[in-house]
Amino acid sequence: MNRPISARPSVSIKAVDKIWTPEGRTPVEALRGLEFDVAPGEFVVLLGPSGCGKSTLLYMIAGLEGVSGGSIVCDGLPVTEPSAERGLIFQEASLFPWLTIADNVAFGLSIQGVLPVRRREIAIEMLKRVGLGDMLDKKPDELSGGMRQRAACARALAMKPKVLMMDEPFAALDVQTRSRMQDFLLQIWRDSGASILLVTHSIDEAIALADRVVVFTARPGRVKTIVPIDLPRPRPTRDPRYHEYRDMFTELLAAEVDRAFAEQEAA
Ligand SMILES: Nc1ncnc2c1ncn2[C@@H]1O[C@H](COP(=O)(O)OP(=O)(O)OP(=O)(O)O)[C@@H](O)[C@H]1O
Repeated sequence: MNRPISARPSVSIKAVDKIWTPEGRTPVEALRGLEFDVAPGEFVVLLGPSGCGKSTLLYMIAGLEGVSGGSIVCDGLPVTEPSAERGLIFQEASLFPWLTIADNVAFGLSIQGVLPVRRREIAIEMLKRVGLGDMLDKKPDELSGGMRQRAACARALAMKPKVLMMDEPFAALDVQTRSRMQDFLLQIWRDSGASILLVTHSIDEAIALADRVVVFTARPGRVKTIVPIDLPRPRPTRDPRYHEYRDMFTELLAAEVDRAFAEQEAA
């Protein structure tokens, strides 16, 4: 069910351009005039052909990269630097291999100045929430890929982010684990009340998770269309409307992938 849209967006992307200018190489126009809002507590999925600037957008919302034009406003404030209120999770869980899972989760809290005893308490609470309560003192390489990704979620959630960004978080997982992780993510999304922006290449994942799907054009990425998913959760995969969404996204993406290939060939 879609949530009510409140007055102030959680994330507001206003006419955002991004040109990468790598030293000694031709500049790359990654995004052009990108514009959309994310409501508080909304689950937005970003779908688009490879290289259209989806990851670039997440880095900029996270404050790890600046915009070349336009602005990104989170909770009324322009993004100028990273903040604990905006968490970013990558495809491979970026945990410190030498720390236990509990210490990995507690690490970010130490930067926030939380006292050691409280850090441990929060880490235990978060790891229990993601079903890793009996793995506290394991090192990352003792965990499966899905468990590591859940630990990365616990670490991000411990910071109580208002916005959680996920860059193809389940792409490296097998189909069954991926489906479980999607259920798990919907559960922590509901519990945390955070807004989520998730990048995926999977149309089924987009339909399974999103309140709205933002479809990007081929590079330079612009908003091609925004599609609200008007189906109950869990999404009824046998419902004819599910298949209508599927066909629509397949067509939208195919058109952009064709365009990207045609431009590459012409270049
Ligand atoms: N650090 C960087 N320096 C220079 N160019 C970059 C950098 N990061 C990304 N780019 C370029 O910007 C464009 C957009 O890349 P980005 O990774 O954001 O796309 P994407 O939509 O996430 O792609 P994919 O779906 O394949 O992960 C690409 O042409 C890429 O080569």
